[in-house]
Amino acid sequence: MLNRIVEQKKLEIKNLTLTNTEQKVQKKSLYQALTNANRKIGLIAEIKKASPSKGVLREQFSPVVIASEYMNANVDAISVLTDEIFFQGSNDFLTIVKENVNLPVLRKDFIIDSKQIIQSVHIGADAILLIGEILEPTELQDFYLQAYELGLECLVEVHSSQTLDGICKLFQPEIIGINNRNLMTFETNIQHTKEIIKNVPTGSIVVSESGIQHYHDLESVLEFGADAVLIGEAFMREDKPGNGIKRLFGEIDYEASQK
Ligand SMILES: O=C(O)c1ccccc1NCC(=O)[C@H](O)[C@H](O)COP(=O)(O)O
Repeated sequence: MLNRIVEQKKLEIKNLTLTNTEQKVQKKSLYQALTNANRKIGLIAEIKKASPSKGVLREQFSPVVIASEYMNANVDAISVLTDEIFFQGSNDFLTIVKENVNLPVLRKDFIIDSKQIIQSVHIGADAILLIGEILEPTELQDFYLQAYELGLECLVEVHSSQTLDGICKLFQPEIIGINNRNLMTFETNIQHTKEIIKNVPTGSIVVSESGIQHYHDLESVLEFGADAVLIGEAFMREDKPGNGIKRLFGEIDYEASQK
């Protein structure tokens, strides 16, 4: 699947023409938000309509409504899927979310070309995802430096410890995401964070990504040493994603959240 996504991105990039229209947005730092998290663990809440592993997650889909629920539930940052083909996302979703919230917004896509980084600035992103499993370490470092020069922060995501080691031999990313989901097989396991975090150099913020559904998952990744979590599906499946957050963190009980 990951290979299919990357092949599709290559086609999209061939047709990508950059406009000069840059969104006038107030930049918000993902790093700052996660180091000063509102809860005992930082929370990046994701807006994704569908995923390759699960299909459509949410029929009633308004990015602005979801974003305002997230904001009212005190998330630290919002991640927006912008990939159209596999996640039914859109760059416009990111732009409109950024216009309506006062939080850092992460562009979740499959960045394999520097044009996509410039485009991320144009659409109003504060940060981008760089996936270690689809980039050579030197290429990832180049993209990382380009992004910071353009005023974007990066969440550098890895799944395997080999990928992490390859990157950390070159440089130390400020924010490292450990994806609990293997993007080739879709197998997801929270324990993966425990395995990989041992190899993360001190000083980076660690975000545990994917498969977090319950309070005990939060407790586990916190115990493993993660600073933040990135959660999508669990909130997307809720009638009111904001209540989903409060329930996940044990801030309201199930019955109250149904009212
Ligand atoms: O979500 C997928 O099925 C997926 C498939 C292939 C590549 C990436 C994929 N997801 C991107 C993500 O990293 C997740 O959306 C994110 O970590 C949130 O995960 P979850 O809470 O399990 O929705």
